[in-house]
Amino acid sequence: MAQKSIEEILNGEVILSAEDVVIKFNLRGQELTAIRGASLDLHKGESLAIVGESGSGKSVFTKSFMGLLDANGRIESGKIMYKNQDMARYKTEDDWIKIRGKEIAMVFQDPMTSLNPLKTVGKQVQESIELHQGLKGEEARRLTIEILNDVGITDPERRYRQYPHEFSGGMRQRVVIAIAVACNPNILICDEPTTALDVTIQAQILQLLKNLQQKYDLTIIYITHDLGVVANVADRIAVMYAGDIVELGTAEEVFFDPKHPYTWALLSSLPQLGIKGEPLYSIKGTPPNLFKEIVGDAFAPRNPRALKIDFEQRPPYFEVSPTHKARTWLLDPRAPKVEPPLMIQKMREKWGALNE
Ligand SMILES: Nc1ncnc2c1ncn2[C@@H]1O[C@H](COP(=O)(O)OP(=O)(O)OP(=O)(O)O)[C@@H](O)[C@H]1O
Repeated sequence: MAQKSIEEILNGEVILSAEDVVIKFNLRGQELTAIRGASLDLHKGESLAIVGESGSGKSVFTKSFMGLLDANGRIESGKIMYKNQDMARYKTEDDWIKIRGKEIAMVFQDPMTSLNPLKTVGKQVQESIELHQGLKGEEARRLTIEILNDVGITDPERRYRQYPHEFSGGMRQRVVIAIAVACNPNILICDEPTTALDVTIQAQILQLLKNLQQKYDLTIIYITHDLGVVANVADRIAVMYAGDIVELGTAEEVFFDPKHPYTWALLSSLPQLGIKGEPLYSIKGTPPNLFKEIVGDAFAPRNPRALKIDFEQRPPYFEVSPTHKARTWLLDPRAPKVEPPLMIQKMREKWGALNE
């Protein structure tokens, strides 16, 4: 299958659509709003990265696509449309059983928490095939070996009979990916899939996911706090801050023409782009208290370029291009012209030099 261009993907089918999703948690009698009206259209066949600092809501938002919110959490309002059904209205485990794994699967950061230490690796992949693809016995075993091979596990016949502790960290993550793929899902959510791995292995796992996406016709969501990790694999990037998507665009747009001051800050703190000998840029201040109502642009108190209105009214989305939008008053035609930091202006040169 020939690889589709980003234009073709964005003109194609929307496979999942989240609209104005609000998610709250009850914590010791108090209410915390983790997701504050986030919207996202996921296009079939794309790789979308959701980036943002710890606590910005990346995991909570995507877990709500699978009914995996903790028991003290709930979707307060909004829609999550998948195959003409609003999953935000699902109430019972029976509803979610039809979705989880089969339609939407997830790969977590630490493979050991997803694997059963007492069962052979082959058995765990095979169970997934038997449950979701209805195959049995020798047929299921054959497909297991094929999938183990597809995820880059050499000598799969022998490895089939081994236990998770006999695998390295990177190989275990391949097994977890094999289990997810064995369910034959449409959407694969990868939550920091490479954070626990060293840099070379990280790159291999990302390349593997890219290859599997083609072969298994997957739509992939990558969740990461590190923009640098997904630069080469994501078609689009959604930047999350304090429970909302503040900027969304193609990877090229977000890297080379970012508009939200939070995106500028995230990009400026990329270690790859630091200047030798100078301390790495770090975003000053702390994210807002989610127990309190947020007025205006949630990033304003940490934004040295904030305008008065940023403290008063939540910005709407301003369209930068048909594929690029950002929630910042800086894009309002009445706003004074504010240039991004010099580092951001020089991003293209710097990134080019790095990838030469
Ligand atoms: N069960 C829960 N009870 C209360 N608050 C929660 C619960 N789960 C998540 N939260 C809060 O929701 C917010 C968003 O958390 P989330 O895990 O989605 O962030 P994240 O961007 O994925 O961060 P990380 O990269 O650290 O996982 C955080 O403030 C978090 O403390």
